[in-house]
Amino acid sequence: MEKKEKFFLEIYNLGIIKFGNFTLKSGMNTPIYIDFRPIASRPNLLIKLSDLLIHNVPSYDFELICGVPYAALPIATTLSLRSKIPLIIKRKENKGYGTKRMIEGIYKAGQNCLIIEDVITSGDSLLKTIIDLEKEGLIIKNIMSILDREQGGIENIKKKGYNIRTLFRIKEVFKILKNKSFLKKKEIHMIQFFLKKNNTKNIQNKRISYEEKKEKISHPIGKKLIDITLKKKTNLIVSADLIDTKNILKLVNLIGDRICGLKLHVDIINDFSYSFINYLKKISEEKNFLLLEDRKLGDVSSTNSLQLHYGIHKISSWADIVTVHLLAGSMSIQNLNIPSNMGLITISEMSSYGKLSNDNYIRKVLNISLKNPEVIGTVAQRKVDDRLLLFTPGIHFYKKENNVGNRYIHPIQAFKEKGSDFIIVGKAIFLSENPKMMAEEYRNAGWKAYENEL
Ligand SMILES: O=P(O)(O)OC[C@H]1O[C@H](OP(=O)(O)OP(=O)(O)O)[C@H](O)[C@@H]1O
Ligand SMILES: O=C(O)c1cc(=O)[nH]c(=O)[nH]1
Repeated sequence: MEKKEKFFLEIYNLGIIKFGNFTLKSGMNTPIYIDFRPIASRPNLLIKLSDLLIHNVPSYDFELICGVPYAALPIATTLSLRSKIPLIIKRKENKGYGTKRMIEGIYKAGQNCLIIEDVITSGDSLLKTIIDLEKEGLIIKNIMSILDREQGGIENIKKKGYNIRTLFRIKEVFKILKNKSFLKKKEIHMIQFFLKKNNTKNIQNKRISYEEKKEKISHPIGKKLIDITLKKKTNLIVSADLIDTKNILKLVNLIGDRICGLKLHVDIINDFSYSFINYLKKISEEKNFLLLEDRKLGDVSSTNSLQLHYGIHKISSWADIVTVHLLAGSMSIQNLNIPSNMGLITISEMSSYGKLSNDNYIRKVLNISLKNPEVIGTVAQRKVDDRLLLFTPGIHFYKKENNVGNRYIHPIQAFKEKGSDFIIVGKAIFLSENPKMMAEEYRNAGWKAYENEL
């Protein structure tokens, strides 16, 4: 038996293949989860694994070793100890204190670094590590992974020009286990289901169309937003951060035909009144766009409910959509008693510099969003499950950042890199000398960026 095959059967006994219902880092659901983490507690197996990896690296000209955090860290460390090649450590997040470095250890720009990954699904975690190492001037010539789930990740990395090898491929591993009769009938069925579902490579790269998305969205307001988008061929939402009603109405009359949504902060309007909101509602119906109140509720359910229904703004009486933070947990958006034609957008991840949300928080918000039927979508800086609409603020053609922490991306980046469904543009339109023309330009750019990803 080949050494590598023998090794796999050895680690299989540690329970590294798990069958059940799992959500992956990329948000995908899967019946199979590969978990190499228990190997860290078996020094002999760690040594065997690192020796196998080192024998499969295509060239030995690397001067540093780095693991993709966290699962690959003990493996990269063992490899470093065995080969005597120095280890550097990549953090998942900047600590925000101390040296605030993302890469720890001793290295200098120009050095060649070998990256170790445990499992590759989309390749996004690996890419994040590559980007952070390259920011430090390090050169990435070789990447080794233990297992490729054959879901497009390796191809994504190769397409970007990197040299990557994997010890195992998932189909090969299933074959080994089946031949050795290691699998139960139920497990074989789960594997067959997994393979059938994942037989299209690069699912990560393709986005689904608005029509397909509409089928996956259950909330009527989510469906309505998509209908408007398709009818008007616009995914542009304009953020009207203006402090008087006259200027908001003036802007809306100029851009109303070009947008699918208007985002407001009603609490900044000096002369807010019901006649204003009634008039705005009338225009939104005539010109066919939705009203989003960016209230960012963030309290417990009872307070959120009061803020939605009472006070001078009575948001629930006119807004089609309201934004919410989930800092207070999943129950904070239960029992809000909102009308059935009003939807919620959760804030999973802001676009600002120094935002406090980490991967764990973001994933939890996304999970809660998927489970609550009143949530139509979310604000995030990453691809999310197709059952959520993804809203991307911080859009600007030219600006990258300002001096108060806002960060901006181009509509192309929003659709290509973040998998956006709707772009939210503010200052670039309402501060421009010609808001009508700018709205048209952003509308065209957003639509083209969407079509290019299909
Ligand atoms: O190719 P991708 O779609 O990025 O998914 C694969 C990544 O997911 C896991 O990391 P995760 O951060 O979930 O867990 P960890 O902290 O235990 O490594 C795994 O260890 C890979 O690094
Ligand atoms: O994609 C993931 O998050 C993932 C898949 C897998 O099989 N194992 C793992 O650790 N992560």
